[in-house]
Parts: sequence; C-alpha cells; structure tokens
Amino acid sequence: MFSRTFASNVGNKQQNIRSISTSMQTKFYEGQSVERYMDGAASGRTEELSLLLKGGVNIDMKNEKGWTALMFAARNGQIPTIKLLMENGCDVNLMNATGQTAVDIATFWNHKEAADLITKQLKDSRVEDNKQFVNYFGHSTLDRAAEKRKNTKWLKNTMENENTTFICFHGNSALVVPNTDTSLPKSVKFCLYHVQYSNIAKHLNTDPLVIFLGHEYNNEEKAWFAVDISSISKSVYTSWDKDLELLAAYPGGMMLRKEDASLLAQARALFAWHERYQFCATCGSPTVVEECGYKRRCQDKECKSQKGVHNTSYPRVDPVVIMLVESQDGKSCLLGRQKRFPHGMWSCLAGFVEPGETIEDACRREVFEESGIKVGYVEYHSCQPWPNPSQLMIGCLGRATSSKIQVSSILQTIVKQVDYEELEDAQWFSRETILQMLARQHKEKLFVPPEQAIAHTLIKHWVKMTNANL
Ligand SMILES: NC(=O)C1=CN([C@@H]2O[C@H](COP(=O)(O)OP(=O)(O)OC[C@H]3O[C@@H](n4cnc5c(N)ncnc54)[C@H](O)[C@@H]3O)[C@@H](O)[C@H]2O)C=CC1
Ligand SMILES: [Mg+2]
Ligand SMILES: [Mg+2]
Ligand SMILES: [Mg+2]
Ligand SMILES: [Zn+2]
Repeated sequence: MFSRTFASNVGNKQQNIRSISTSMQTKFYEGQSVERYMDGAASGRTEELSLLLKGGVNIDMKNEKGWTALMFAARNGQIPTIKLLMENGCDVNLMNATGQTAVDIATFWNHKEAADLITKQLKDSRVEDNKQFVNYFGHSTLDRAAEKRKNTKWLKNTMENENTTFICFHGNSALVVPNTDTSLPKSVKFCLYHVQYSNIAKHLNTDPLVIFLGHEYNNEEKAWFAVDISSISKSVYTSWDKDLELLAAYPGGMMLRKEDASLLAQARALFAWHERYQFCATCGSPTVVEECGYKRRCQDKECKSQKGVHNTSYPRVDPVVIMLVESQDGKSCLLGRQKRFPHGMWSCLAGFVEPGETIEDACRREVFEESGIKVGYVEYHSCQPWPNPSQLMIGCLGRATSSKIQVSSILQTIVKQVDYEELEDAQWFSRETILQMLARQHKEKLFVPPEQAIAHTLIKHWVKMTNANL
C-alpha cells in the first residue's frame, strides 16, 4: 500500500554499475583485461587501476569464481587499493561464488586493517544505498568498542592519553561553549566543551562517574569519554573558560552540531540511568558501576541479579512509537496537540511500546487511544534516540481505516478522574496546510516541530511522498 514510501526510503538501492560505451572500453571485457584488472588489485598497482577506472571499467566486475577487484585487494591487504576502489564507489556488499564478502576474505587472511576499513564503508554504504534517513541525535561517528569496557588497563591509559576527549555533564546538563563557527547551520548555538582529563582531574571527586563513549573508527587512540562534574561549582568550571555554561540536555540538546547531539544523547541517557538506578531493582541493595558506565552490579553477592544476565543491571532504552497517520484517501494526515506544547504546535501522535507488543500494534493502540482513529497498515520509516532521557523513537507511517476523531477515546473516563489528558486535540490536516505549517506561513501561526525532531522528518516525508513541491 505504501509502495511510494518505500521508493523514497528503502527501495532505491543504487545500482552503481558503470557502463562502458566506447569500443576501446568494450575491449576491456575481454578475458585478458579482466585478468589485468584483477591482478592490478591483488598486487596493489593503484596507478594502473586508477586509469582503468577512469576509462570506465565496471568496478564491480567478477571473475569466473565471483571474485571482485575489492576481494583480491582484501585478500592481500592492499590498503591504498582498497581505498581507491571504495572512493570510486565499488559495492562492498558483494559475495563471491562461495558466499564470502571482501570483509570475510580480509578477516580470513588476517588483514585486520583492511577488514576494518571495508567494514566501516559497509556501514556507511548501507545508510547511503538504502537512502535511510538518519535523524538528529543519531549521527554518531564513534565505534562504541564494547569489548574495551572491561579492559581496565586500556581504559586507564586511554583516559590519560592526550588524544582522548572528555565531555562534561552536570546533572541533566552538558558543559558547552557558544558556537562561533559561522559555517554551521544557524540552529547550532553551542558546542560541547572538549577537555583532557588531566586538565580537570584535580577538581573532580576521587572516583567520578566516567562513561566510555567509544573511539573513532579504526583509531583506538582517539577515544571519547563523558565525566560527571556535578561536584564542581560554577566558579571552578568558568575558571577553565569564562564562556562555559550548562545546557539542559532537553531541549538544549537541539542547539548542537549533529555529531555533538549524538554524543549528548548517548551520555545523557547513561547519566540519567545512573542517577535513577543507584539501588538494585531486585533486592534494594546499593549497586556499583562496572564496564565503564554500562553496567550496575548489586553489592549483595546472594542477590538473584548476580546469577545470569539481568536487564536490571544494564542501561535503559525505552521504545516509543511515533507515527504519521495518513487518511483513507491519502489526502490528509493526523496530528495532535499535547497541553504542554507551545501555542500553535501540532505533532505526530506517539506513545510508549508496551511489553509483549509489536511496533505495529503499539502504533494502532496509541493512535486509537489518543484519537479514536483506527489504523491498518503500518510501516517503519526511521528512528531517533531521544535524550529525554532515554527513549528510542520508532518512526512509522500508518494508514487510517476510519476517519472520525474522538480525542482520548479510551482514556476519557479515567482522564476525568485523574485530570490528565493525553491530547488536548487531534485533527486531520491537508497537505496544503501542512506545507504552510512547515514553511511557518500558516495564517493562524500553526506549525510543526523543528527539524531536529523525528516528528518533523515524518511529516516532511509524507509531504514529499504525496508529491508536493518541497
Ligand atoms: N522526537 C519527537 O519528535 C517526539 C518525542 N516524543 C517523546 O515520546 C515520549 C512518549 O510519548 P507520549 O505521548 O508521552 O507517550 P504515551 O502516549 O504512551 O503517554 C505517556 C504516558 O505513558 C505512561 N508510560 C508508559 N511507559 C512509560 C515509560 N517507560 N516512561 C514514562 N511514561 C510511561 C505514563 O503514564 C505517561 O504519562 C515522550 O517522552 C516524548 O518526549 C513525543 C512526541 C514527539
Ligand atoms: Mg498515549
Ligand atoms: Mg502519546
Ligand atoms: Mg501510552
Ligand atoms: Zn540485588
């Protein structure tokens, strides 16, 4: 039903095949030339390969065993050749006749650097190929390197390393400096303050909460940590830099560069978890931090949580569905208003996923509870870590099977008693009205959430999907 959505979301895989048009280039398909191309890759003759690629060779051509040039380069750990092929857009996902990818081959032959390099591209290309939308707060550039979290020696050395960067948190807020880089979008008002541990260590508690965020891909030397500085007063941190200030993670986190925002989303969720889960959920004993911020272990050795793996010991992520619901005729979409929203703002309906519930059913239930609208087909669009404090917003598109809105239909009786309403109002909006709201040109000053919110992404996607001129 939503095939047009898929066309603009996940179905548009680029075929990255280069056609060869001239007769000279066509000759290249002859056996000898294939061999020359493959041999060039295996031997690392980058200049020759570069010329062949400029001549229009099919970069992903395969030999009779299904091997590509990238696979040959991976077989011999030819780093510059691998880089050249990837820069020229080779397909890193291809498999040979026995089902091995270039990463498998590099790994098998012990070329770790080559395997890591191709793996990184693989991740990037998945995003690129699928045209998958990455929302604000989701642009992490770090390898979380979970295996390092237990390696105390590596952690200690790395924390002290001058290439390592610390970001600082004080309760719910991050330490920031005003942005002075005018090349960044206007919405970027602040930058996370970056500091080395040695510069702040003397001001910290004896054992501050430190969280390992990860290191840059293929570079263990460039590691990132977050540290709790709540024991430090304003006069102390402003002595490091007079422009320093504390920025509340939400909504302040919307005013950062996208890379900073993802670091904030990761750190903020973990700090909030540590603050709220000081005691064991199973027996009530105090807990201690392990795995550089990624685990809390009960101090009672007899506690059930010590036996086996228990999710009470690990950081929380709360799944929330958020959905753009399209009317039966496809001409309008359903938006709602919560009381706490700024005047004039309308957004997608959203709600926490409940235990034992599918994403699709959660969308249908929340929409029905909040608006009385029934939803049939549901599909996934994209997601967003939401640091308020640790939701994972699962963005979906849904098709309504009814049209009569009854706000908080199911909750209405309870709502009266507890004086709380999920939504103050819900309405259908035409595409034309949505366009005015997106452009902030609506005559009654109605608008939708800012582009940092996944609600904005979904609304804009629906407008594009319905062929509006955006
Ligand atoms: N990024 C975005 O564009 C948007 C993000 N959101 C976020 O989604 C979240 C959920 O949306 P709502 O409409 O409020 O959900 P909702 O419709 O499920 O109602 C919230 C109520 O659900 C209950 N609840 C169930 N599980 C909960 C949990 N794990 N944590 C807290 N409360 C829980 C509480 O009674 C709460 O008052 C909100 O925290 C909001 O910050 C909401 C809309 C847009
Ligand atoms: Mg709800
Ligand atoms: Mg809701
Ligand atoms: Mg709910
Ligand atoms: Zn316990």
